[in-house]
Amino acid sequence: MKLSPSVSIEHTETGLEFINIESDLCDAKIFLQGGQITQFTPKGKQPLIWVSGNETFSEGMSIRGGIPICWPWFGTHANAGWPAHGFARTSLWQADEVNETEECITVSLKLPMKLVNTEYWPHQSALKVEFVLSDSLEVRLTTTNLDDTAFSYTQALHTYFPTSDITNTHVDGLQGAQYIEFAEGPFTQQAVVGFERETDMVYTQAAPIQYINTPEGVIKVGRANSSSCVLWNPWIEKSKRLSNFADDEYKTMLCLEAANVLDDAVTLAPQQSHTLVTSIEWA
Ligand SMILES: O=P(O)(O)OC[C@H]1O[C@@H](O)[C@H](O)[C@@H](O)[C@@H]1O
Repeated sequence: MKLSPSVSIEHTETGLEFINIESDLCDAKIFLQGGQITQFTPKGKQPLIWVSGNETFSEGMSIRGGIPICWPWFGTHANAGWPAHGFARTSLWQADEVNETEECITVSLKLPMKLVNTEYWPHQSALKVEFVLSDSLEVRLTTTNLDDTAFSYTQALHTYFPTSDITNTHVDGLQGAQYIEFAEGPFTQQAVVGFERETDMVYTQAAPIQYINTPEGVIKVGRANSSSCVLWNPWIEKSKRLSNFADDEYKTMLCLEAANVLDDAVTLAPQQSHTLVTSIEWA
C-alpha cells in the first residue's frame, strides 16, 4: 500500500510489517515491530546501518541490527526474567504520520500504551519515535509523562553500524569521557578507541559527536539530550551466544548507542517530555 510517492507498507515473508522507503534521497526500511529502522542507505552511498545475515524477522523477537529502541530500561533489569533492554523493542508500534517533501521524508510511530504490561511500566505516558530521512538520518525518541507523579527511566537508540573490518575501525571523539567497563571504573578514555577484544563500555560525559573511521569511510554520529553512550562489539566468544548473529559477524559491525543511562537517566515531572536524538551520516 502506497502512503506517499516514495513510501509504502510491505511485509516480510515471515509476516512482519514494515514501512519501505525508496526515494531520490535514500532507501530505508522501518519495522512496526520495535519501531525499528533496519536499513538506511543514502542515494549513491554505502549503507549506514547493519543487520545480521542470520536475522529471522520473527514476531515478538528483537531484530539483530538496525536501531533497536531500548526503553524504559537499558540492559538487564534488577527483576529477574524481565526483558533485556526493556519491552519497546519487541512491541508492535503504530504508524502515526508520514510526510514527504523534496528535502526529507518524516515517518513517526507511536507505542500503544494500552498494550503495555503494567507490571513492567505502571506509569501513564506516551512514547513516540520520529525518523527524519534525507542523505542523513535523524531519530528522535520522545517520552511524555501523562501521570500525576514523576517517573525515571533509562534508554538507548542502539545503532548497529557496518564496517568491512573491525580491526581496521576506530571511534574518535570519546577522548576525555568517563567509562564503566564490565562493572569496573569509571576510567577516563585517553585515546581513539580501536577493537581487539570484547568491547562493552558505557560512557558518561561524552561529547555530542563521534566519528567512526571504517575502511568504507567516516561515519559522523551525533547525539542530543544525551550525555551518555554505549560502545559494543561482542568479539569471538560472546558472538557464539547471541541470538540471530553468525559467529564471525563481530568482524563486520559495531554498536555506538545514544543513551540516557547511569547518572544521565531521565526523570520527568508530570506533563514534561524528553527527546533523545541520534543523527547519522557519511562525513
Ligand atoms: O543481545 P541483546 O539483548 O540485544 O544485547 C546486546 C548488547 O547490547 C549492548 O548495548 C550491551 O552493552 C551489551 O551488554 C549487550 O550484550
